[in-house]
Amino acid sequence: GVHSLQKPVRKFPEGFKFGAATAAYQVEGAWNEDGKGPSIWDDLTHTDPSPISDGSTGDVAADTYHLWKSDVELMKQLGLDFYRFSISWSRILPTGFPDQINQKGVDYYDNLITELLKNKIEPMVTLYHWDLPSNLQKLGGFANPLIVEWFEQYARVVFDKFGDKVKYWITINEPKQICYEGYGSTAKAPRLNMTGIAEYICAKNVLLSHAKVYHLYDENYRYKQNGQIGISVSCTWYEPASDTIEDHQAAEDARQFDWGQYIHPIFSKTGDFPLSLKNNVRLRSKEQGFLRSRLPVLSSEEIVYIRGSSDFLGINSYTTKLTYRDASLEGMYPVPSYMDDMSAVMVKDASWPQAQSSWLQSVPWGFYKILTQVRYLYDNPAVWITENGWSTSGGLIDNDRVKYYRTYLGALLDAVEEGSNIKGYTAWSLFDNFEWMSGYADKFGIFEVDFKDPKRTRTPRKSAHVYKEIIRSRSLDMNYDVDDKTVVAP
Ligand SMILES: O=S(=O)(O)CCCN1CCN(CCO[C@@H]2O[C@H](CO)[C@@H](O)[C@H](O)[C@H]2O)CC1
Repeated sequence: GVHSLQKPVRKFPEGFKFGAATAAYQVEGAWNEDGKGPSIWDDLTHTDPSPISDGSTGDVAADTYHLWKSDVELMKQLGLDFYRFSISWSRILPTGFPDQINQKGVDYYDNLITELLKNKIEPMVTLYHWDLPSNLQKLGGFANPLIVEWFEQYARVVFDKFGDKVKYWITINEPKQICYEGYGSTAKAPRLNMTGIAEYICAKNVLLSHAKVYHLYDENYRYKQNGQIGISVSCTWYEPASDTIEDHQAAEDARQFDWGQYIHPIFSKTGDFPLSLKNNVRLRSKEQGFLRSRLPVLSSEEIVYIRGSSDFLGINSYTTKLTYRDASLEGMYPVPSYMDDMSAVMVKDASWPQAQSSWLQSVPWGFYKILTQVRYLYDNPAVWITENGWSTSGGLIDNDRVKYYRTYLGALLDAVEEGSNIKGYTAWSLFDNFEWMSGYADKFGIFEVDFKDPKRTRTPRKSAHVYKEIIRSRSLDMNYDVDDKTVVAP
């Protein structure tokens, strides 16, 4: 037959939406400006000596607090359908409580939302993206059951102020990162490191906080504001390292511990934590002399309250790990600990392309598997990919990021063509930003940000040009190429 030089052009479904995402602490700056109160990330980055790899802070970051108007212009040029960003709780409620509402903080978000709508870009707002008001952490944060009330009161203020304009809400970003990395280790604020104990207490309170705000919206706001509200869960794919029963079981346990812990209670028919999580933690707790499981029980009322509490599932998915279970596990993890409860070893395959971030490798088939598994396990829920992206050390000709986006979008289309109900896709991130403990070393932006320039100049990378064409054509065209010269000297 004739070998066409043309690679096939793949169309995205009718109505499929494209966006880009950021988060308040990572991009806004103005950490103490115009009445904003401190958050746990302000506290963490102001620790001396700094635990951040490059010693940086989010004090200024990408300075979107001052540059939001021209940023919306950039989004318009890109052709974004929506922009996902988060609201800083302590910018709206400086003490964490609703007795003091910071009007200048409200104005900032109102201006941004209004500007987005003026440019026909839908705001997709995350209520909580890790920056808890310092006061609330002093009171225990997500280890205190009262967080459920505090989160609901904050959400009530936000829905009252912005709900007439915002139609897409995400209650909480990545509950596992909040609980496991923030309460069960030192990888994220507040770095409690009470592994095996605090992350499970946090998990229950995060789920109840999410459900409380879902029901608040569903019962008090939806009828007049007609929005959608969901949660974003971090989903890494865990593949058995070999075909042994042990490795299959290890991979399955890793999936249930990583994302089943949060998706199963909300999206499964039965609700509650996944069985493997409950069994593993209960058995280990008993062995260790605890008089009850370290995983808090969800009562039947709580199970019902959490089950079904989401209009869509937000999936943040970046990478895959090979997973195995063998004798080498002995003594590998602290006891008690979440990792010991899971009792699995996760490794990367040396053949996988490696990003600047140590945990990030490009494995498109793993993305396909997570999307397919979610379709099977949870009866094909409405899904938004609320984060997916690649980190580099910098530079404008980011061919590896272009390849990552194209191959992951190809995997997404494979899942969609087999029936996955995926509504849209969000590139993480619109801008280079404060990448938590890695500071500004790991760059995720399709726009480069010059952090040495007080003006924080934004420059579109090659990936921004490619993403713009994907959005314009609503298709994945591997024949399309960008002339590097047009990127470097725009
Ligand atoms: O430990 S392993 O290697 O065996 C597998 C775990 C990999 N995780 C996946 C989720 N990632 C957090 C993602 O975090 C998300 O993604 C962005 C980039 O990090 C952040 O900037 C966003 O704020 C956050 O929402 C942390 C690492």
